[in-house]
Amino acid sequence: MHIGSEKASSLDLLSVVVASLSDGYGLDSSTGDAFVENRLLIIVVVLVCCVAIFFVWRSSGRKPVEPPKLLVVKTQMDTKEDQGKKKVTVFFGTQTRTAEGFAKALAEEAKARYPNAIFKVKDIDEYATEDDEYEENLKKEILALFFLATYGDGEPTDNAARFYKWFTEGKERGTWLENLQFGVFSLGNQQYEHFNQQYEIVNMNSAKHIVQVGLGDDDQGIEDDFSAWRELLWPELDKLLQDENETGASTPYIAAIPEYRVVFVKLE
Ligand SMILES: Cc1cc2nc3c(=O)[nH]c(=O)nc-3n(C[C@H](O)[C@H](O)[C@H](O)COP(=O)(O)O)c2cc1C
Repeated sequence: MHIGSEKASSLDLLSVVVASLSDGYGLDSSTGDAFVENRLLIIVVVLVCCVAIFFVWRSSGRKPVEPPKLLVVKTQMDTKEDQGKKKVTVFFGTQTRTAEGFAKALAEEAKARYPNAIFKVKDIDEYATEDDEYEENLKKEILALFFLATYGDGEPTDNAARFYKWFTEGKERGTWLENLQFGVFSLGNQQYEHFNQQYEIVNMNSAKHIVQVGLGDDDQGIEDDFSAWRELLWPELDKLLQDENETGASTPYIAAIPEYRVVFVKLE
């Protein structure tokens, strides 16, 4: 049996096994028919085993292993405590987390101001696992705040790209966001040609602005822009979220980005 320099095929392997068996085990031919039958049976069994092993080896080596499916909890149930409270969703589209920082800082301050409302901060990508869920979920929103950074040539951030594509391609959806009231703080840098372009996407539907768009300029002082926008936002949120007898509680503002924080040091 010749096995060439190339990789031996499975047939070569079988032939070697068969040949070695048919060469015998050093017994002479006088052992009779029964022995011949046994040898044939052994050969057949060995052949079947080899073929089976070959197929198992082939399938185990090539079959792509499917990753375990993630368990996605689609909707978060409101706790008993949350029931009856007004809900505000704070979305962020970010690349280097400034928008996320602002979203979280605003939500924290708002929680203290409006104890009868619930503020939930959401990564805009994680808000919907399937595109259809964007519509399904957004229809349930009454009040939302968007913090959206602009990248590239007026492009969305990576985590907002799917939402952006779905939202801008859906002009035929008509006036489906009419129940939604919203505010936008946009993050950009005026050195770029397409300054703060991202906020325009949320202007395209029938949702109503509660406050003018905040244009954050990273080239000048985006933290100041954010502070100024917040001052415009609070009176509008007061109207929407405060009960009649409540007065707005002013809370100390903690800068969202540590590098902008002012620290007062008592000199000795
Ligand atoms: C690579 C790059 C591209 C950018 N492109 C734009 C742009 O086209 N338009 C704009 O207004 N700002 C642009 N910016 C500025 C960012 O939007 C700005 O720094 C923003 O505060 C970043 O927010 P983030 O930290 O939440 O991602 C760009 C910044 C970088 C680093």
